[in-house]
Amino acid sequence: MTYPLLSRASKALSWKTYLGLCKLNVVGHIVFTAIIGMFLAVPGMPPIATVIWASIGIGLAAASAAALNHFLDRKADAEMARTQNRPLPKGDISSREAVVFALVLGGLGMLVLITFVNLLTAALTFLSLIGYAVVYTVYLKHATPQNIVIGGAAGAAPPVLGWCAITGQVHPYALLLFLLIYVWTPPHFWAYAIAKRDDYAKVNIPMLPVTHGIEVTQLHVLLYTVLLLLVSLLPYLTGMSGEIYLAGAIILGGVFLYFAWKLKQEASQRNAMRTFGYSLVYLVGIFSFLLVDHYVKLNSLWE
Ligand code: HEM
Ligand SMILES: CC(C)=CCC/C(C)=C/CC/C(C)=C/COP(=O)(O)OP(=O)(O)O
Repeated sequence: MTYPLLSRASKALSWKTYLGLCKLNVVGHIVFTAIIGMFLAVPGMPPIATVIWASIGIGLAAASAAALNHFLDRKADAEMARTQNRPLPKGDISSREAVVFALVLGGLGMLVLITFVNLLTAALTFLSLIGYAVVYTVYLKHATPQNIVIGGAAGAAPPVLGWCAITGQVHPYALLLFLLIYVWTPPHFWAYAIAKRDDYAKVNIPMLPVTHGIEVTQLHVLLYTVLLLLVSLLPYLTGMSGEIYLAGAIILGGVFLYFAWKLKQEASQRNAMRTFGYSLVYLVGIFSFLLVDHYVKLNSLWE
């Protein structure tokens, strides 16, 4: 009598397990920054079908990279409190199933980009996938405390991918968006790594707080946040964005600086996780300001 109920429960669980491999929150943010890149690439509205196909293709590729990262890191993940409840360490899914799933997602993503977007976007997305899933996860993460600085290039690529999806080209303005995420990544991650230092030390992953200590990392978070505030002025200084963006960049950057400064004063778990949490608010905020500014500027051109 209970069989149908049981089988339904296990089916729901298996979908959740597959989704658990995809780092949905991260992929959501990645697709968001890619979409803003698409909207900034042209005056007026970009072709909506391309926006949809490119978002699907980039999202599938990023989810594939995330699933491969889960597979490749499964042993270290089983040892760390922060990751031991992931699907592979918990035994909810086999390594083989996870790899097949990742390859299917990656293959579908590439197919969508090649068929409905353009070859350059597909090639750059593939490079980002390999950059994160292989170069960062297999090599950099275990080799150097600069792992996330070098590997950050993969995470910073999405707005360039979005821009390229619409225009077929990599415009210098798209590279400014790349630079923004690239410089944002160290304070985003090192704040988190301060809070999770002991976990990383336990599995010998050479994150900055493990290799150089908390104080050096606090200073790095602060210095990169200052650099981020300076880099965030470039869209205004180069004429890409206007005053609305500038105001947003200064306010959002000022608040980031406040969090980084508090973290520099005291490296408590609370300060570290608040700085990490704010980094996500900052990212969404600054890209939203870029978009709003773009359309306000366009509208004022028609007046
Ligand atoms: C190499 C570059 C990056 C590194 C090393 C990194 C590292 C991390 C780590 C370790 C976490 C915590 C994961 C967890 O709690 O399970 C995290 C969370 C997060 N990261 Fe990053 N990140 C990078 C780039 C990015 C980029 C480019 C984005 C977005 C465009 C992003 C968005 C997020 C989000 C949304 C979360 C919260 C995840 C959640 O709570 O589920 N990250 N990141
Ligand atoms: C467009 C495209 C294909 C982009 C791929 C880029 C991508 C998925 C970046 C994700 C960045 C990220 C969550 C890094 C953390 O990895 P980690 O291994 O240090 O974190 P973990 O230990 O929590 O798994």
